[in-house]
Amino acid sequence: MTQLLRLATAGSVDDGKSTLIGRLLHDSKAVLSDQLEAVERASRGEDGPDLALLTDGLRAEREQGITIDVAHRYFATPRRKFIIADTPGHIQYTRNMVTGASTADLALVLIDARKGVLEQSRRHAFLASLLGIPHLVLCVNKMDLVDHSQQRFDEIRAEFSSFAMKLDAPDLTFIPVSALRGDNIVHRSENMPWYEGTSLLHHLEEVHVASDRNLIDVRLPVQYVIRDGDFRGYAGTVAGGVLKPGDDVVVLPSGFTSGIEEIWGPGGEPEEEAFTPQAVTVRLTDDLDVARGDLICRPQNRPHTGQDVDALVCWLTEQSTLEPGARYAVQHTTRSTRAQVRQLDYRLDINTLHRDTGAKSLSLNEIGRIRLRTQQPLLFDAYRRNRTTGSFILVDEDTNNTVAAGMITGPDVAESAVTWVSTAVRREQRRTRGATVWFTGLSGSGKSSVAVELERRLVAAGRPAYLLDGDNLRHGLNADLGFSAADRAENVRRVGEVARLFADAGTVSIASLISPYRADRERVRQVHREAGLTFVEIFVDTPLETCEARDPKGLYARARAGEITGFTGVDDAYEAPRDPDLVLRPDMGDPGQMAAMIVDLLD
Ligand SMILES: Nc1ncnc2c1ncn2[C@@H]1O[C@H](COP(=O)(O)OS(=O)(=O)O)[C@@H](OP(=O)(O)O)[C@H]1O
Ligand SMILES: Nc1ncnc2c1ncn2[C@@H]1O[C@H](COP(=O)(O)OP(=O)(O)O)[C@@H](O)[C@H]1O
Repeated sequence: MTQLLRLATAGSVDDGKSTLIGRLLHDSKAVLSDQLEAVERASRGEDGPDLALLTDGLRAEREQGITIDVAHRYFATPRRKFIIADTPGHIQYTRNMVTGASTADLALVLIDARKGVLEQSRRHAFLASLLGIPHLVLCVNKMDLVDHSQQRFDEIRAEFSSFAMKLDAPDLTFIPVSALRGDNIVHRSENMPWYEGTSLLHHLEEVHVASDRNLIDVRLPVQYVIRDGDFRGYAGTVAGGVLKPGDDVVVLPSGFTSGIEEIWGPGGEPEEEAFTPQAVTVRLTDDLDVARGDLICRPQNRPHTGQDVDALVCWLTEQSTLEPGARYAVQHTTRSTRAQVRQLDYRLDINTLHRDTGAKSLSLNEIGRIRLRTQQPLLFDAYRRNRTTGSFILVDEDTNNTVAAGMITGPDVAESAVTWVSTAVRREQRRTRGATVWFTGLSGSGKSSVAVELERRLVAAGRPAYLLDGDNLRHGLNADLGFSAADRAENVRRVGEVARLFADAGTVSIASLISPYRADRERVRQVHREAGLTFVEIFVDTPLETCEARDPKGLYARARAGEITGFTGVDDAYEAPRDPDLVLRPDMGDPGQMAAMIVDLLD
């Protein structure tokens, strides 16, 4: 099945955005269609529901009286279909990006290689992160005008990366390009042999977006109730999770439980399962009173229900400003109600990320955090968790114009008595899965060499990884420890705890310690098991003779000479693992090959 990638582009005319898009379309010989209907026809049965969702979304916006200055273009390569939301770089960028890019999988930001990182580049990246767009590609354009200089590219990358650290930065990729000349757009450029990455198109075709979808929390906001004789079906677009016939469900807000009897796809065909963002109709096993605006979910996994929400809003109109006390109609999923802005907590300066807590109002393009009280309870998730059930729009009831787009940060804690614990980030909400890879073996066995290679490879593949090297940690965290049995046990315990935290945070922690005692290592494994985290023990089984012959630090010689006592393998024990996940022996290859085996193991 060809997957659809929605991408949003941002940049000003001068950055060469139109040239870039033109080049992408032209060089890829992509099938281009300006008419949505044509694409819909072409993709029926594949990504039909996706496109239906998109058109629905646009229609809703139009009905709300928003004129979106966003051009949508559709193209396809044999590997993927693409929808580009081209948001212009002029003054209404914020509004356009918020309305045009909120469903994007990937945002493309252009930087002119001569000008470097401008305020605008930062603004766009910030908006992309605010909108929860999971992938960000920085195209450093006009490389031909800076002599294809690697140094210039590296400078820009370093500057941007340090800014991006302040963001909830999505997956960042930098590509040096010349849109005008076609360098690195569709084909790898021969003018920049130093660049080891892929071309822009190749990246767009390959970037992994399926796992960005929330397949955990089942959310089906009911859009229509279909009645036909005895038949009663509930139609809507799946906003999260996977639904299957036979699943227990609960309908909110009534709280009645039932089961899924049948699921139909958009063309009336029965479905074995449905997931976001498919448009489906479901029939329940019981005859319940379900209405538009209700939500179907699993009994054990419900959204927040409440009238008080905290949200970041972007103000979208010149006609008025947002002020505390004002009342609006709020549209949230398939539900409409009224709401009052109770408080403006701060206005966010999107250039500096400074929060102005003294702000009294928000005007066009401004973003701020508000507290909202709704007349009817909303059934919502935080936007970070679910971009559908976590967003809403505010409509001015006099003009019927959309005045704000909102992203829910969570329930208003002060008002709703819901504690933070319940909204705290759970592991499955993080973009990456962590794990711990634990190397054990004699000094000089090759632990660090393989660990360094492993870290390099994982990071290059876009997987967060961090090397916890015994030697290095003994300079800081464990500077107070020596090599007695008790100190080694404490050394291993501390590093084990740190590794667990990194793994919990979504990083692959790579621990490289002699860790000579079995019981100490087992405790670390246990700590991971209790936390539900993957723990992989790698035994670097290099014979003592080989380690001693290598003796990179001259420590074996000193131990033999009696200058060091209690040296592992000489006069202190090394207890080999009984059941390691992988054993590495010197004849199995160089550190790079060994690291590759571990990558396979992790996959
Ligand atoms: N007595 C004694 N025994 C073993 N190793 C010694 C000793 N004294 C110093 N060193 C150096 O310390 C490094 C081992 O540190 P670790 O933190 O990995 O050791 S342990 O797991 O706590 O035993 C080890 O580094 P590697 O060669 O990288 O393993 C040695 O360089
Ligand atoms: N797979 C391997 N094949 C051959 N030599 C290796 C291999 N792995 C490591 N070495 C060499 O062994 C020495 C010690 O490796 P190092 O990674 O520092 O070990 P440790 O971390 O276990 O103390 C280094 O000089 C390194 O070049």
